[in-house]
Amino acid sequence: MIHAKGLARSFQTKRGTVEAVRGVDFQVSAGEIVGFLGPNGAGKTTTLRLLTTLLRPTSGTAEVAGCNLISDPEAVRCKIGYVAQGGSAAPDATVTEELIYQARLYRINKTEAARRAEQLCKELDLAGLESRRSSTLSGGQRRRLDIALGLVHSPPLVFLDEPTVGLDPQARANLWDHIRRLRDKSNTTIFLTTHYLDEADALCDRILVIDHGKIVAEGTPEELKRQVSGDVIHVELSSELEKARKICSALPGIRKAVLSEETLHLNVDDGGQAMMNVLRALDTAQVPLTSIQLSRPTLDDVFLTLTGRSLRDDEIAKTGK
Ligand SMILES: Nc1ncnc2c1ncn2[C@@H]1O[C@H](COP(=O)(O)OP(=O)(O)OP(=O)(O)O)[C@@H](O)[C@H]1O
Repeated sequence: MIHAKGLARSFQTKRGTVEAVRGVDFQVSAGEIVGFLGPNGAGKTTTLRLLTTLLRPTSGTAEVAGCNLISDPEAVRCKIGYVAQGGSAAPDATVTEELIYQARLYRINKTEAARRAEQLCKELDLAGLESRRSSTLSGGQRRRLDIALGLVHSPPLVFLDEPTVGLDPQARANLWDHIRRLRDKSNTTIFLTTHYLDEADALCDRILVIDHGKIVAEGTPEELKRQVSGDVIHVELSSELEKARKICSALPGIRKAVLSEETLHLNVDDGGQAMMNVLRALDTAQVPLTSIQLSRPTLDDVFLTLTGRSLRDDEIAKTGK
């Protein structure tokens, strides 16, 4: 459904050239839900804008839903749905009006547009809200309407840019159900960006990780977690963070020590043994610790190992939670 070949995009700025996307190659098969993850500024939105024809690549190309991005961008546009962050609200229009208007933009006739609006309201749990102004919808309802708007022309491929950002946990889980159903029912391919690792873990068949404009890893959530072999120790500290990092890095059996906020993440061979060594060493050096926890690697640990940054930090910076 997507074949990206050497896709690159740079921007000229006053401070020089910014290489936002540096030649990415990847494939997405029909019916897959693929998550596109990366720290802030990694190149996610730029890649999404390239694939949806909103930006022209500096070099490289892609086949998107069977159409060539460079030679036939119009055809690509007809075949895809794009749900941007924040949506495309016309606050005074009702839910049905917005859907019909969007369908008419795709030259769908009036009768069919009304039928499609009704069907999408049913499918996305918007039934009963058809005559509500979209400005009065809750966050979750608004995001479901945004997704419905991206689906009016029944595209085989849909791009979702951070679909659940700002939603409460219940509304997020509800939206995941809708996204899964969409794939299961009509085999729609879904390519989404997200800052939530639990979302990528629970929803995506496959994950692409981008950093500094390059794909640095890809695989199923389980495959990625297996890349961080061994155990992970999280040491929470209130002070002397760098001192603790240096001490732990020098201990036997510790493969990597990365600081993120007030937590020291340690990749270790043998969790039990390493835990004893860490406790002893920090105690001897009189570094106070708040808590220590041994666990199997999570996607956030994969992220830290690959990029040296926690996606959680970005999430906090973005949502303030
Ligand atoms: N129009 C532009 N002009 C100049 N630089 C740009 C432009 N658009 C993006 N960039 C730069 O390209 C890089 C990648 O940006 P992009 O928005 O694709 O990242 P992102 O992974 O989507 O980040 P975020 O998670 O913060 O949205 C960044 O360094 C950004 O500043």
